[in-house]
Amino acid sequence: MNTNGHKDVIEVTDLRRVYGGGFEAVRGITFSVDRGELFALLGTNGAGKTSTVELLEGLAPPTAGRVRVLGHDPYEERAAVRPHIGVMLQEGGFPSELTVAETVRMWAGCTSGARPVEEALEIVGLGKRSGVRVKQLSGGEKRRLDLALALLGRPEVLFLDEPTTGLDAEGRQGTWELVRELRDAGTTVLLTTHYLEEAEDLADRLAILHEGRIAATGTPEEVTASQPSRIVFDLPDGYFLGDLPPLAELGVTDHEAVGRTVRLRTHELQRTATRLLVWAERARVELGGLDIRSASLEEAFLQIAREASGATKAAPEGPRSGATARKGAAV
Ligand SMILES: Nc1ncnc2c1ncn2[C@@H]1O[C@H](COP(=O)(O)OP(=O)(O)OP(=O)(O)O)[C@@H](O)[C@H]1O
Repeated sequence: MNTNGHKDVIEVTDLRRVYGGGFEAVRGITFSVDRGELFALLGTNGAGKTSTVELLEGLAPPTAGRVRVLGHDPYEERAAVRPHIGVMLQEGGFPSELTVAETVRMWAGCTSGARPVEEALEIVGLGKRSGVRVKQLSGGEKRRLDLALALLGRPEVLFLDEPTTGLDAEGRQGTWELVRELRDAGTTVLLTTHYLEEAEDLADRLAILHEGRIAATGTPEEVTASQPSRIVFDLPDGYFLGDLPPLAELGVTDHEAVGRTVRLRTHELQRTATRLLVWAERARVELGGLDIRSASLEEAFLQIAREASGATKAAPEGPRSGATARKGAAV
């Protein structure tokens, strides 16, 4: 199969998934992932991430809409797609009596062009654990074994479903580094995660799912830019809020004062910060506890989820223009 001609390695159009009982877990989502791109699917519990990823992996057919991976339908043309993808599921489930090396060897037997067992284990930092039985591994080590199996066939496309859940901080950093290296070497990666700093750090683009729909999408910077930055400081002794320049003139959209601490929100961080600091300089006062920062992806995520919940309650089946149009990026 010639897989090199496709810029969009993953294409998802108006995808829907309805489970047996009639519950619609995925409600018409559209996105694409370019070759060599790392795309993160984020969302609250039950948002539909795993339901979506399973369709991309060809584990089930969509109820409606279209999925293409490397130009093929992953369910109907499984044989064409499977050799080129690596899958790390949320729950691996290995025979617990086998050793780590035996598990990888068994898997390698079913994988065309598999890496040598030792290489696969070294990559994920399990080189020294090859003789240990799977049941004796820690939760984090089992996740790394999962990752070794996903990487065994040198996949062009890698699906990682919550790859760092259960890992300690060091293990998480190690996995991030490895995923970054794979991406830099040209592997296309689709990642689901609950760790927002993971998405902020790794993702070229991301989508936030909420109740089966895309509530926001774009680069991490685009998604966070939709949220106001904030400036916090203590009013100097003898000064009141009214002594500051008019807040509208500073570009402030929202403010609160608790005791002497003032919190300003702004979509024009540079303008607001500059005017505030020029004012302080001229007044020859110091702004104690000064903290100036852009919104984090976590703040953006929480706000978008809140807005999306509000929109769902207001119009359960209606269009979600308020939540998506603001983000500006194509879905
Ligand atoms: N086999 C199934 N039958 C019926 N409903 C299901 C089935 N699998 C999942 N669901 C429901 O579909 C919705 C989406 O589930 P899904 O596992 O895709 O969410 P998720 O975003 O991956 O959640 P999490 O972050 O908790 O893993 C949930 O409400 C879930 O209860």
